[in-house]
Amino acid sequence: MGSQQRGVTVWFTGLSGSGKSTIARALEEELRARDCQLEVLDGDIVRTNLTKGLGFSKEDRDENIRRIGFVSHLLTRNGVIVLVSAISPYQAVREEVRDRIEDFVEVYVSAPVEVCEERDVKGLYKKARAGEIKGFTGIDDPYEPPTHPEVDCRTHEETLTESVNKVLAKLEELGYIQPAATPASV
Ligand SMILES: Nc1ncnc2c1ncn2[C@@H]1O[C@H](COP(=O)(O)OS(=O)(=O)O)[C@@H](OP(=O)(O)O)[C@H]1O
Ligand SMILES: Nc1ncnc2c1ncn2[C@@H]1O[C@H](COP(=O)(O)OP(=O)(O)O)[C@@H](O)[C@H]1O
Repeated sequence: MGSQQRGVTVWFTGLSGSGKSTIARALEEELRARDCQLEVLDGDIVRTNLTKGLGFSKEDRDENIRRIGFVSHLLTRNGVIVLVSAISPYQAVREEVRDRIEDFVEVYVSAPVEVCEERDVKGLYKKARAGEIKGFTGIDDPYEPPTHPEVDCRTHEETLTESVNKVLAKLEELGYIQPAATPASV
């Protein structure tokens, strides 16, 4: 695709353990196979670099999201596909970022908290329940679901391949990528 590619920010929002990073990683692989130019901004990596020092208060989370949004905006307008994974629990700042980025696709990764807690990928829900982590999203901190996401990945009832294909289909429908000869089978 090279210089012809249109940039877009694909913003994954959802609870910890909902599947944001897993879907983004699989999507990255699929898009690289299609020679797309892309960058991945994953919550954990961003928080050890771009937003190091920020915590999990509402103010700090909003600041985290604004900075990620700023970088995404710069990349997107230069033709890059940006895959962002961040809990981004607050609707208002998500809308702020969406308004700033012309090409923006919001993916709600919508597994219920019970399922995320059951998965407990990083053992953090256990710590939150034990009171070792305070203000954990979904346990004792809010998550405001998106009202109009472009894609809803219901990872508690669909496979990773189905989730990835939903996002790919939306990107194709909106003209950001060309349809592949064969659908992804990650
Ligand atoms: N209090 C609290 N609440 C939620 N999450 C917490 C918390 N403390 C640490 N963690 C870990 O930080 C990851 C979430 O960081 P994000 O940058 O995505 O969060 S936010 O968008 O700024 O709300 C999140 O990673 P993911 O599991 O990948 O979502 C957690 O591992
Ligand atoms: N359809 C699906 N999409 C993504 N992840 C899924 C799906 N079904 C089950 N999972 C599992 O859910 C977990 C999600 O973890 P992770 O991607 O780290 O979440 P997050 O980045 O949102 O914190 C992984 O263990 C993954 O294998």
